[in-house]
Amino acid sequence: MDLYLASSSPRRRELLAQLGLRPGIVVADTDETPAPDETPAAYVTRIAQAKARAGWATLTEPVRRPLLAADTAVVVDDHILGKPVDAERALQMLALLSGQSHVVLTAVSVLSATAGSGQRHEPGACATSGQALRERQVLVRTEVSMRPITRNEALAYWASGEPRDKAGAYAVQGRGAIFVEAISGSYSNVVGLPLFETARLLREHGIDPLAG
Ligand SMILES: Cc1cn([C@H]2C[C@H](O)[C@@H](COP(=O)(O)OP(=O)(O)OP(=O)(O)O)O2)c(=O)[nH]c1=O
Repeated sequence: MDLYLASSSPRRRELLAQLGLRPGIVVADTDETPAPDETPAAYVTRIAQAKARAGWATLTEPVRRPLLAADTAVVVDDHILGKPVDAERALQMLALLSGQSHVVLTAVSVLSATAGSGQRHEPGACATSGQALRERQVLVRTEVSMRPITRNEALAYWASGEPRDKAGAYAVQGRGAIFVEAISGSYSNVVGLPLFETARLLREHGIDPLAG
């Protein structure tokens, strides 16, 4: 195991595997309710950090590996589209994205014990001590342009099951690709983990995918 991944997303695990990294999965609950007047960038950054801290708090053994968490949101006109709770919401989201450009934001947060501390940390210690832990974040923005999507296409797409657990009700790595005309920026960022920026962040925490 190279690092901890505080995520239930199979995509994030697969994207780390693409770099040759083997994550140990950590499960922790995080409240993902947006705060009033919070910008999308502030929101994903706060949630990625909260996921990382919640994951770290579950570790009971001496922690010798960094922990990574991330949050992805689809943003249209400054509104955050999360995962659709039902068909109606998915159809609304796809109608909003249809024939338009939107932005996908992913924030990545990485925590590791600093040299000399490295042992056991009380839950929440990272939020307060600032001494025992190194905490780094990155926020990545990708622009995605979609062709017009008809209501019948959106219905058929919902029926495929793919939109259910995806921010913005589509998956660029799946059938959703038939709607995606162009991408400007990181592709892996849209799937849930920007690999270029993540590799750089992990290097700061002593993990080098090229080190074998
Ligand atoms: C836009 C888009 C999103 N997604 C996914 C990535 C994320 O898994 C999901 C956004 O939800 P997130 O809340 O970022 O992640 P998650 O709940 O799936 O996993 P966890 O919080 O446990 O890490 O949408 C795609 O897979 N493809 C896409 O094209």
